[in-house]
Amino acid sequence: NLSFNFYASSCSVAEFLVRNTVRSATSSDPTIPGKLLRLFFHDCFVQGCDASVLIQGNSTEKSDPGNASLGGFSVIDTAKNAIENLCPATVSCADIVALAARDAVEAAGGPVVEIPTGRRDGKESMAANVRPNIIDTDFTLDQMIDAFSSKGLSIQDLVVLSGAHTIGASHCNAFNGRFQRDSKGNFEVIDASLDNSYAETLMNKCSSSESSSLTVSNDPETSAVFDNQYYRNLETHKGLFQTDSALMEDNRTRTMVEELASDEESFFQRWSESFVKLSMVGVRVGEDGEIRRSCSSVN
Ligand code: HEM
Ligand SMILES: [Ca+2]
Ligand SMILES: [Ca+2]
Repeated sequence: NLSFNFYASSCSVAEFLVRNTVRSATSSDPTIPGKLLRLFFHDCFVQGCDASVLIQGNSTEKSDPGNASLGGFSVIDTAKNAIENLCPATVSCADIVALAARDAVEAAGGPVVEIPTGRRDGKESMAANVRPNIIDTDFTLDQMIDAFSSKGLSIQDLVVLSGAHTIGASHCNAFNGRFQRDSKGNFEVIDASLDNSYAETLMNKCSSSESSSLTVSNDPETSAVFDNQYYRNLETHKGLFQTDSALMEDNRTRTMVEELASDEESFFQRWSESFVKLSMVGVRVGEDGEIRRSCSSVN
């Protein structure tokens, strides 16, 4: 089973090495925390938190278009190399991904969360598993609730973990269906749950020529800080994705959004609980799986 400080005797420096790697990577590239946090989410939702997302090759999860905008892989490799040097074949890539996401939140000013370790690495990774498990930005609230519930996660976990969008950035194609230019070239909002002037700002950014590589901050106010601003943005109709705004449009989730928007302590407390739950989705333990030598390929 998973336990706190699983590597206490086998590799007591493991957590320290991950934290150090995440900190130094973040200080030279502030986009790293968002990447590491999303990488972890995409790992856990596809075949559990087993580092299946890291495997390279034809038709692995990483090669699926649904994972094309993931990043942070080199940070995981750096941490793994540092750990392999001191404790060969001991610490799983699945734990490194989870610890790195945990440390990414801390590096961005969020809460310090203790997570259990002892995850084992999966031995397979299939592109075909990505689409059916990853939530698309056109999902309804019911579809999101179902997707979370299939991983043992509650409506509250959905609202709280969506707070991850308080950091990081996204490409225009994830939200530019929410507005358009009409035939006269005038700006027009399609999704009424989106604030007009925010939508217009987004459209102007996304209509530049390099818009397919361009990214926009998920949180227009404090994009580098892990705070509860995400929920305040939802209240002012500045959720970037339709799936963010949807949390404000339904009674089942609006009350939670309002509570989290008004109380950052409460967000941090709930984040810690939901993050630990996410980190345990579908984990392999004991003799299951393996301890990968290199995170990008099975042994
Ligand atoms: C609930 C449904 C969710 C949907 C529909 C969703 C969708 C997306 C999309 C489309 C992007 C932009 C990717 C890009 O264009 O590069 C994104 C970014 C991001 N998501 Fe989510 N997400 C969801 C939940 C989560 C959860 C639960 C987490 C983590 C716990 C998370 C963490 C992130 C982070 C940190 C980013 C920024 C990535 C970066 O800066 O590179 N998301 N999400
Ligand atoms: Ca996985
Ligand atoms: Ca923020």
